[in-house]
Amino acid sequence: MYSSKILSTFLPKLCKINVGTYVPQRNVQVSIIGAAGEVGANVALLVKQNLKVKKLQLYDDNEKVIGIGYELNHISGGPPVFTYAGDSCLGTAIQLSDLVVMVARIPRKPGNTRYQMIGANAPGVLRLCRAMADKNNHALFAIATNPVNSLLPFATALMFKYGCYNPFKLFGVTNIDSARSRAYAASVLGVSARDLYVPVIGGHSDETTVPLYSNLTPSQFQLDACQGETLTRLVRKAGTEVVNHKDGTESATLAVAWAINEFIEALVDAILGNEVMVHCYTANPHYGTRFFSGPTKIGQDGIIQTSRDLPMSDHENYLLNCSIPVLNQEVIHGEEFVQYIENARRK
Ligand SMILES: NC(=O)c1ccc[n+]([C@@H]2O[C@H](COP(=O)([O-])OP(=O)(O)OC[C@H]3O[C@@H](n4cnc5c(N)ncnc54)[C@H](O)[C@@H]3O)[C@@H](O)[C@H]2O)c1
Ligand SMILES: O=C(O)C[C@H](O)C(=O)O
Repeated sequence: MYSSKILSTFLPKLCKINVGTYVPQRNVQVSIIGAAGEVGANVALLVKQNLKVKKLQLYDDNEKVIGIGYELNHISGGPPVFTYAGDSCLGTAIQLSDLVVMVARIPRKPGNTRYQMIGANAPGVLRLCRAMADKNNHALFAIATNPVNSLLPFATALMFKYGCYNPFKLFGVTNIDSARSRAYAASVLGVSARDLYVPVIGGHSDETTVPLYSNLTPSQFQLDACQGETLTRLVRKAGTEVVNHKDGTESATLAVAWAINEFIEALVDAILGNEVMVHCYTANPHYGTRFFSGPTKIGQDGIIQTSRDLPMSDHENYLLNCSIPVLNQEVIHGEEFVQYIENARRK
């Protein structure tokens, strides 16, 4: 292994390569479950371009995933892609991974809330939790499948039951709310969203997502209270608006894939030994509910610190207070769904 100093001294003379970011690293392996779907395939395309990932494993029940992997391997560079289709391959698709991301199952249709999707989507999460318990209980495990607010508690209860629950390594993927909050603020302020930071807390649904526009940074960018309230309404409704605009064909897939990839990039950096901050929904008792989303500090072994004591305006505090009972109900629904599924299977 060459040090970056040696490489940067010699390599530029030999060929035009920027080696400034060369980091000797362990082999990070990422698995995406549901990779033949609209979200999964787009996430896979982005992760294929992540030079820090050394192996990308794609799983889907649908054999279309084989073709997706075959095509992705035509992209120069990035991790080699391995594909797995069908139930019997699920264990192999995850067993040596450092990070497993669940984006499978059914997107909602116009008129549905995310909450209503639990019956359709919980069985897939259950199958993956069982596989994680059997084959890989050391990986960071992220669930993007909706309803995130209930499926993370559902997965927690299952992993606890299987004797392998690690609260530091289980995440709900909510980074799209952060991406949308930044994008809306940027369009009002006429700046790039990449230059803005807005903490977003609560859960992932029209009633529980609470962007804290009063904390917008850098501080030279300010929104007045009215702008903050308007953008908050837009952020909360954004997923539903995409579902409606796409006329029942699919829910958000592109910006969502971008946001999920931003989350994956952060977790890969964490796996490589860095401390990162990223928005996600995790076990967090600091706001009166067992699970809560917010900016979260993550390191190699998972969560270092969840969000707490974030300053907020009176209106944001009001929205948060309204969201807590809803979130608590969705958490309980997810936890109780374990029993419901088991009873249904026994019949
Ligand atoms: N958290 C978020 O920010 C966010 C954003 C958008 C979508 N989603 C969720 O992602 C999920 C997928 O959405 P989509 O638009 O990609 O749907 P899609 O219908 O395009 O794809 C779903 C894929 O899942 C596969 N699948 C179904 N059950 C499976 C299982 N048990 N194991 C593996 N694969 C399975 C299907 O074969 C299909 O390829 C939905 O639950 C949706 O609500 C989450
Ligand atoms: O809205 C959905 O159903 C998908 C996703 O949760 C989103 O916010 O776009």
